[in-house]
Formats: sequence, C-alpha cells, structure tokens
Amino acid sequence: MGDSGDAVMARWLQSAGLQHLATSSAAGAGGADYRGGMPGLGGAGAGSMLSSLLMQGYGPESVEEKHRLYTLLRGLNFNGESAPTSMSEPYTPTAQSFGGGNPVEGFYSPELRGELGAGLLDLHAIDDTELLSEDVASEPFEPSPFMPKDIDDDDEDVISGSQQAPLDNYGLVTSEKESTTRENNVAKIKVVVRKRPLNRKELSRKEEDIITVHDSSCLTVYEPKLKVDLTAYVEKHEFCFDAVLDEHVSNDEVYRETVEPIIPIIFQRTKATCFAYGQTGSGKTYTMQPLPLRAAQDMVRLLHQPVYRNQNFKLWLSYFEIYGGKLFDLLSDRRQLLMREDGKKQVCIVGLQEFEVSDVQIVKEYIERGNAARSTGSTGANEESSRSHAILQLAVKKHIIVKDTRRQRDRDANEAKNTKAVGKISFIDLAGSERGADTTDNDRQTRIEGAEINKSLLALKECIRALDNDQIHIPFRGSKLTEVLRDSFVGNSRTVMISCISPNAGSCEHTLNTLRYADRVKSLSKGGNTRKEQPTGPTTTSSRESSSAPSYSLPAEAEEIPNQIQEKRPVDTYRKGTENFTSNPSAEPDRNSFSMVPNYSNKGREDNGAASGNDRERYDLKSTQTAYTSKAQLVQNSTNTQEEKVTKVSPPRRKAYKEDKSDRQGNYVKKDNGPETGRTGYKIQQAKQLQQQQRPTSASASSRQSEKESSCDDVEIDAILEEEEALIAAHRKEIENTMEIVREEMNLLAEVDQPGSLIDNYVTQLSFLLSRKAAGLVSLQARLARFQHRLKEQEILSRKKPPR
Ligand SMILES: Nc1ncnc2c1ncn2[C@@H]1O[C@H](COP(=O)(O)OP(=O)(O)OP(=O)(O)O)[C@@H](O)[C@H]1O
Repeated sequence: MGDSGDAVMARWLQSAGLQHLATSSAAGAGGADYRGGMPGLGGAGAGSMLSSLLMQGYGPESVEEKHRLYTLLRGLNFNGESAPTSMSEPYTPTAQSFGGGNPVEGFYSPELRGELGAGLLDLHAIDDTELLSEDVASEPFEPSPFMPKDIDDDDEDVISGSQQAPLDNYGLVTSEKESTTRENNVAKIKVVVRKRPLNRKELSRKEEDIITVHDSSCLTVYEPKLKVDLTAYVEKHEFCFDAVLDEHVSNDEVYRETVEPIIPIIFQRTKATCFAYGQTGSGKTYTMQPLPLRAAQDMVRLLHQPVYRNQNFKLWLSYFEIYGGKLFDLLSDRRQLLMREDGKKQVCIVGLQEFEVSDVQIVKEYIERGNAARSTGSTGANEESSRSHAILQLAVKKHIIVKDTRRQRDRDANEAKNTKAVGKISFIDLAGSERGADTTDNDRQTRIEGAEINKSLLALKECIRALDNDQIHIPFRGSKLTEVLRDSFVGNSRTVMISCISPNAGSCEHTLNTLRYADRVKSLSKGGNTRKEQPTGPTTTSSRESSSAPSYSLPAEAEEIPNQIQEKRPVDTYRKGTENFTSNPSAEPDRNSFSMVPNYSNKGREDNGAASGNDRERYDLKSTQTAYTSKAQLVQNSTNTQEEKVTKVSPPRRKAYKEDKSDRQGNYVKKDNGPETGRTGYKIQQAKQLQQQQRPTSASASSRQSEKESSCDDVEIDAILEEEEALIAAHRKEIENTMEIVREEMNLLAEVDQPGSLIDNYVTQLSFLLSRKAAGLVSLQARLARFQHRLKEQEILSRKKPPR
C-alpha cells in the first residue's frame, strides 16, 4: 500500500477515533489482497482492508472498538460508497474517494456477521433488482460530446452543500442561465410536434396544407369551416410547444431535438420514455423507427468511454408490442408475455428476451427483426398501419464481476443476477390515436383494437397528469401500456412526446385533437393543468404560450430500476461497425413521394370532393355518435338479432421495416397474420372512451364522471377478458381430452381386429367413449354460447349508453 493509501486509511480510522489502529493496519495489510481496493483509492480499498484486518485478527481489541470499526465499515457501505455515520467525523467526499470499488468479499467474522445480517455481507444476496449505487453518477468521467456540462438536478450527491453555486461535473461554476438552458434540454416532459409533408394521394386529391409553422415552436392550424348559410370561413388555432418541426425537418434533426439530450443521463440512473402520438398515417412510425438506432449509436459511443467501460456498463435491447391488451415479444417469435408485479411492486415482463448489444449493426438487425414481426393492418389513411403499441427498450446495465467461485459456477445460469440496471430509454410507437373513432363501422377485432388503444392513451395522459400533480397514487393500472411503463414514470424520469400531424385539410379534426392532447400534456408538464383551449370565434388563438419548457420537478429520489427480464441471452457482439455505421437512408423523408406545397392561406374552404370522400371523414366524432345512436335504436327495436358488421379492415399482419415500406403508396408488401394476432375474444366499450378522447378539454366535473364510468367499463372489460381466457383454456383441455379418447378408440379398434375378440365388449366401450366425447363437446359449446351471449350483451350495452 502506498503512502497516500496509508494517509486515506489513517483519515478514515481517525474519523472513528481508531487512529491507533492505523499502524497495525498498515503492517497487517501489507501482503493482503485488497481485490477492488486499489492502493490509495480509499473507499472500497479501505473497506476491503479493514475487513481484511478484522479477519486476520489485527486491529480492534475491545468490543467497543469493533463496533466503531463496524460502523465505519458500514459507512463505506461495502461498495466504496459513503454513508453518513453517527460516529464518523463530518467528511466531505471527494470524487476520487468514491471511485467504484468492488464489494467487500470474504468478510465473514462471525461476531460482526450476526450484527450485520447475512444479506449485507453475503454476495449471493446481491439482487439484480437492487438499485445501482450512487457512484455510477458521481464518478469522475471524461466529457462526452452529449453530456450536459452542468450538474443534473437529480445528482444531489455531487453537490456537497445546498448553498453552493451549482458545480458542473468538472467542478466548474455554471452560470444560472447556462444551467437553465441545459435543464430545458432535458426537461422532465418535453412536447415536440412534427408535421409531415402532404403525400402523393393528398396532392392528387388537391388537398390543402392547412398548417403553418413559425418560430420553430409555434404553429397555426387554419380550419376550414362552413357557416349555416354555407359561407366558407377559416378558424385559426394557434399552438406553441417546446419545438415544432416542419415538413422539411429530417429524422436526424428530430433525433437531435428529442432524444439526443437525454442519452447522457441514461447513464446516470434515468429512465426515459420517448413516444410518438398522432392519427393513423401522420408519421409516427416514420418518426420513431430511426430513433432507437441513433440512440444506440450514441449509447455505444458513450459505453466506449473509459469511465463506463471500466465500470462494465453494457447495453441491452428488448422489443415487444402490446396488442389487444396482450404483450408479445417481437424478438422471440411473438411469444406471448406475461406481466407480473413482484413483492416490491415492480413490474416484470415474464419471458421477455433481452439481448446484449455492443454494436450498432446488431441493434439494427434486432430492430429490423422486431419491426417485421409487428402487427399492422390497413386504415383509410395508412395502408400499413400499426395496430399495436411497439416498445423498444435500450437499457444500460452494470455487469457485476463475480469473484466468488460458487457464484462463478452458477454464472451462466444466473446471468440475470449479475447485472444491475443503471438506466433505460423506452421508445414507443403508439398505434394511431383515432383508431377508436375509425372503427365504428368495422369488425369486432378492429373495435377492440380501437378501444384498447384509446384506453391506453387516456391512461397515459392520466399518469402524466398524476405525476404532474405529485400525486402519490399514479394510475398505472389504467392500461397495459402504463403498467409496462410504470418504472419509466417514477423517480428520475424523462418523457419526450412527439406529436405527429398530417397537414391536409381532411385531417384537420384529428390534427386538432392531437394538438390539444399534446397541449394538455405540455400544460401538465408545466404544472398548470387548468388551462384550456378556448375557441372564441371564427379566428381563434389557443394556448399561446412561451415555447421553452421549464424543468418540472418530480420526486427525484433514487428509484430501483428492476430488471424486468426473466430470461436473458447474451449475444456474441464482437462485430465492428460502430464507426462504419451510417444512418438508414430510407429513414430520411422520401422527397419524391412528397412535395412541399405553399402553406394554406387564410381563405375559404374550397369544396373539395376528394376530401369529403376521404375515409377519415366518416370517422369524425359526429358521424361516430350518429352511428352509435342509430345502431342503439336498431338494437332496441330488433331485440337481439343484431348482425355483426362485415369486416372492412384487413386482418392484422406484420408491419414491414421502413426500408420495405418507404413508399407504401406504390409498393405495398403484405405479410401473413400470425396466429396470435388474430385472437381476441372480448368486447370493449369504446364509445365512451372515444368521446373522452375526443373531448380532452371538457370541464373537469364531467371528466371525473367519465373517468368513473370509464373505470366501470374497465371492470367489465377485465371480466370479459377473464372469461375469454377461461374459454380458451377449456378449449385446450377439450382438445387434450379428445386426443386421449381418440387414442382409446384406436386401441379399441386394434383389439376388435384381434381374432376371437368380444363384440359386446367393443360396443359397450365404444358407446362409453363416444358419450365422453359428446359430453366434452356439449360442455364446450355451452361455454362458447355463454361467452357469445356475453359479448352480444356488451355490444348492446355499449351502444345504448348515451353520448357524453
Ligand atoms: N415526415 C415525413 N416525411 C416523409 N414521409 C413521411 C413523413 N411522415 C410520414 N411519412 C410517410 O407517410 C406514410 C405513413 O407514415 P407512418 O406509417 O409512419 O404513419 P403512422 O402514424 O405510423 O400510422 P399508423 O398509426 O397507422 O401506424 C408512410 O409512407 C411514411 O413513409
């Protein structure tokens, strides 16, 4: 041990009034192996040495001394971390003294072990779900091009006194202004709007571009309207967000505006979520698909930095979708996944495969694989539309080097236990936001999708609202989507919402809905959730606000980041490619298929035959309500003989990767539907949710009422879901029974063919087997009929409910 190590050691011992042990420690520890304890580094080194001293019989004589030493050790926290102890002198930690050392091992003094408890000292007790120690965030690191220069507001451990001016990670004083600018870049909730260009179809229908973007943070929607006397006029709606990206903005710029600022803080125990929201065909998938790859590129680059490489940080990827309220692993043959909550109320996705990736090329391959497995269908607005929410997660994990031989033996089997989550970012490509509305005339399958989508979007908004209000109870259980994202919402989290909008006049109503939703989220993120858009006349200005988003404060306590993944499969990632990687060219806008047209000027609406024939128009709220009302009357008048509507939407199939669908209008590749994607069996009350969705700015009283009703609906949905599961289980059982009976029948036939067999015997046994077979079928049929009846009831009820 060097002189500086002695000095550190002496200081630690002195802080506990044990300075007299310093000499013996130096002598005793002379030849000891300190494992992670680098001489002179203090922290883990000192801890390792102290424990070593205890084992070797040097050091404390009295029980009191042992206690002091034990307290000192606990102060070191066995990870090289500092924890204030009652006995130690006030000690200002230095970054150096808390360098990430290894846990103390081999500290098995029976006397102390009893006091500390097995868990504290037993490496086997290290739980994968334990929070990674603070040293991850507080260690010195080299400046990264992406790393914010000022101190992150959550990294309290770097600031040693609350009165001090903020220090950046390099110990420089940061001006308040710089600090705010940085904070804005990584605001808790950031709302960005992206407008896509008019597409070929819209241009051929001579649709107008009704959206102008100004100042890169505001936009105006010119809504074409008709007065009662059929005079055309335009209603103007103005919105401002953290950023508004027009049709000329590339995917790369979108990345820079949205995700890039978050990447460095993922390495500092942050859980981030980036999602795209908007009507079908507005560019959500187009916007979202390139982002994970770009993020992975930057994350891999950061991982190569010595500070993270030395700490054994690794990148892990998983990709799954939520379809019809069920989870499917997109990287594992669409295996159905189960969501479970553990004792710590952490959500685990049982069976989700997670892959270690160290190379961008591999990330790309996984993403392509997952994209190809997604459920898609066609809508009037988008031939290949996402029918599910797809969630791609990139997680940074610290790999723990296991020294213990027993653990090493089990390492392969327990791979999951050897990593600790540091931070993660989830990319969510939400299904089209108006799906609930556009399914009125569609089949049950599509209606269910729509209802599920609306349910989850509402739940998402509710969660954001609850977070904004610092509510203790966040309604994560509102939907599968929010349950899955639970840990991305609590603690140190960041959310980026990209609202995608279509520019054409025919999409105006949906565009306004999307912008109102975004505006709501934005206003929530500012803590003022009472503001509403108030159209006051033909020319309306709404939500005119400053574009900058002050950081909004969530409880920033360190949260445990659980490893949701039950099964892990590290992948050989020894492939080069990071340097050679170039972004997917197809991820850039296809300028050929889109042309930029001049912005809509303030003029009356042209009578646009094409637009009125637009599929989307029949999805608007009014027509939806009319459809529901008329259907409800039909149901009342004609008892229960309602016929199901003929399917108008193609069955779900996999959404092709961007390269395959860069110009879908002309070259559309269809893929077969997987068996799971077509399976549904419950009906959901979508009308209410749809109406809630369509009226985000309604008065809060009615909103509360609708929330209550919506929760009743959820109970009904859950009950039907359970029945569905029971029916499917019964069907499976019935197949097993039938197979068993068929086997017995074969045996019977074999027997009867034998010379001298007794025909009476055969007849009796066959009769018995056939009765069993029939009984099984009858019972399954009865269950099926009950379930069908239940579905019908639901449908009738949903249509009887008056619009709110
Ligand atoms: N900014 C853009 N520039 C060029 N083309 C775009 C842009 N945004 C979307 N597109 C094109 O518009 C079409 C529809 O986009 P996309 O599939 O991303 O919509 P979506 O919102 O994901 O729809 P859905 O919810 O139905 O899945 C695609 O052909 C896509 O290439």
